[in-house]
Amino acid sequence: MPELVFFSGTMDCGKSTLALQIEHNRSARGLAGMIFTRDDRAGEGKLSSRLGLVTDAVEVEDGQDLYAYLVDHLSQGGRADYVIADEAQFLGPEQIDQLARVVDDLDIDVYAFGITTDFRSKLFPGSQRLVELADRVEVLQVEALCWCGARATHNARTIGGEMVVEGAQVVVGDVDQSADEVGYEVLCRRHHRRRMTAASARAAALSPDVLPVSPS
Ligand SMILES: Nc1ncnc2c1ncn2[C@@H]1O[C@H](COP(=O)(O)OP(=O)(O)O)[C@@H](O)[C@H]1O
Ligand SMILES: Cc1cn([C@H]2C[C@H](O)[C@@H](COP(=O)(O)O)O2)c(=O)[nH]c1=O
Repeated sequence: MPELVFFSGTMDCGKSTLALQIEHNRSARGLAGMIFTRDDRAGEGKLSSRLGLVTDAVEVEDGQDLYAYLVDHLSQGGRADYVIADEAQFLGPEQIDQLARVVDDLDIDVYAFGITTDFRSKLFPGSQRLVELADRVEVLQVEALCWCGARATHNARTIGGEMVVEGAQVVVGDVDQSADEVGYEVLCRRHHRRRMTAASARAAALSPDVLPVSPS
């Protein structure tokens, strides 16, 4: 039975790498995939991983009907044995419904990849719809780690290393940005709740308040 699978996790946990591996293994066996993405850091119409791999993809637009796009593609003689949708958190809820229809009405597997929650730990609308509709939600096995060593479960947005909680839900960016730039850092829940990033933890450790007092 074809499935709608949502591979979810924090930023930087290997989602795009897995998407590219699924694509590689299927295309190596002569299958043809339809690859959708939206706002990948590598630019328009690209699906990229931090391991350096990249492939061309269809850049999804606001309000684009993904089911109609597939039907159109197939009726013009194109092939689509499976569908990959990366950065699926940026898709609209109605586009997730269209992907579910691709599975049910066209009998095509759909593999969606995305982060579940934003920098305020609120669900992205597209991810919420995926959780509601997916046949399976898969958490990636290689865990991203918080600076404290615990499994990272949350995404923090940072400016100059400090966590911020105000701003637009969508700001394309990366982890390990240099100071002053808007960036992201993955944290465990405890440190996300305390707004404690690697930089603020380092600063706290160096603060005179916590330096050992010399005996003299
Ligand atoms: N230099 C490296 N050597 C080995 N693995 C790396 C390296 N750089 C990144 N990675 C791996 O790639 C993962 C990020 O992959 P990516 O597919 O870009 O993540 P996502 O799409 O989830 O944001 C990291 O968690 C890490 O496991
Ligand atoms: C938490 C959060 C992230 N984003 C953006 C930042 C990146 O461009 C993508 C996630 O990409 P990845 O391949 O999973 O690293 O999402 C955002 O716009 N808003 C947020 O709150």
